[in-house]
Amino acid sequence: MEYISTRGSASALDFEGVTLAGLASDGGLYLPAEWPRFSEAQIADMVGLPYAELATRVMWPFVEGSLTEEELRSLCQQAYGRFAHKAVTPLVQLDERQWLLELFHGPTLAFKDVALQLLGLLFETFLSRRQSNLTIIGATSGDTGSAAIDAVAGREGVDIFMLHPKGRVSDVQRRQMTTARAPNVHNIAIEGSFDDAQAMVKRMFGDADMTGRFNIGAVNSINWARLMAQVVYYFASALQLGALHRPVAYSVPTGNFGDVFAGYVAAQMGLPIAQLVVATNVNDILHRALSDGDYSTGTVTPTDTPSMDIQVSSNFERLLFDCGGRDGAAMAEQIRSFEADKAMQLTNSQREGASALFTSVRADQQQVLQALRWAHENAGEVIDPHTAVGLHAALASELDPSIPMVTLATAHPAKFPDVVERATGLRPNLPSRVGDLFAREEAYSELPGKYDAVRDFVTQHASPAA
Ligand SMILES: Cc1ncc(COP(=O)(O)O)c(C=O)c1O
Ligand SMILES: N[C@@H](CCOP(=O)(O)O)C(=O)O
Repeated sequence: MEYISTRGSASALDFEGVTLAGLASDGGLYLPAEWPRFSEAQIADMVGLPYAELATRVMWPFVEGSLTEEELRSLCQQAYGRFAHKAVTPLVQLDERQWLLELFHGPTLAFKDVALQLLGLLFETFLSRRQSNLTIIGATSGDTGSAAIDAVAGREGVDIFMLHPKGRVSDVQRRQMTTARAPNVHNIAIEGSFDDAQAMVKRMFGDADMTGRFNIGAVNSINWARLMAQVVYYFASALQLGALHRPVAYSVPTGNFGDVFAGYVAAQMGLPIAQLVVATNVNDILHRALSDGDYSTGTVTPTDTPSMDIQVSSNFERLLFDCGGRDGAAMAEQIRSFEADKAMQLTNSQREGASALFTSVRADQQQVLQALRWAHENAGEVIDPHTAVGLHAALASELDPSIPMVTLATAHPAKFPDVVERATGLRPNLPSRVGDLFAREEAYSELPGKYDAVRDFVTQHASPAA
């Protein structure tokens, strides 16, 4: 499989190349040169497979040429063997139409584990093959950071520098990152928002001095391998709901547009998806873009769903590129004008392309609390507030009610106990697999929200390119 950049001027790479590169050298994001498509017979053959085997079948077209099928199978067995539920991503029924897809049974209790457990193993495989090393620079609003650190802590040849916005992640999220005591893990709390942290990460990929001295890599969903692994649970859930004979719809709590873009990829590969509902909190740039074509940033408002307090949504560029005719030069120009004006209008073809599959709903703080209560009172389920954003949108959907609606349950409720307790009166307990999180000592550095400060910190602590 060959991968191309959304901005058209970086060289095409194979799967191993894009996994280690993270962001393309022209600032764009990598996508497969064309979407692989399964026949109905191939999809029918996937029904009932154990998760690791299904993952091997779904991801094989993307990795062919960089791994053997047996190598991929072995990595999937290792990655998904660490999950606390045999089904890895089980479905739970809420009522006749509504379902939850529980994505939080991995080691750090959020959907990020599904991709990052695999990505840690992919890094190890490719780096040992090349006898090389990687300096990972990441930005997190809480969940990517803990999942990435769990996936790479103590691994040979990898240093990880994870930026989180100071005071804007939950205590559980922060502790999951800052109590991981491995010499290759560097946590940095920066002044500012997740968007500020993400902008610094992207800037480092374009800093020739840094890329000349270090092999910079990514664990955020700018890295194609992240999205690829997330495609699998759309197949797993849709097939369980009889997708070969009827379509399925998804409501996806959205921030960086990675998780919902994975649903779009599943649809391109032949999975019958009727609709993807982009569910946002009040930081609603994606809702405005999909409903009015207006992609303009404002100030980030801190909410009860901190992991989705994002305005500049990385993976939206992948959708705009794909729906807008895959014109890299035009995409580069559109992003240049967005960066200058902090605003852009979607083109007609981008709007029409997106509206074929996507719709969007925005949830305010009260609606999030109501959805949390609805799940508890009507289905006996305690859900996390991000999932509640998705559930609010799912309940608001006007789609044909005979189509099953699956809300992605993106985090365990115990990651956000205060909000859950406020809504339901119940304080969820942390599962035993996270151990003595509140007894462990924390370690992290604090830096101003300035690129130079972060760059100097990385320069002092990272291993030079090998
Ligand atoms: C719990 C949770 N839900 C939803 C999201 C949004 O996912 P995405 O950024 O892939 O849209 C995130 C973070 O990204 C998250 O941590
Ligand atoms: N909500 C995310 C933000 C980063 O998103 P990513 O999917 O691009 O890594 C987080 O938890 O950090």
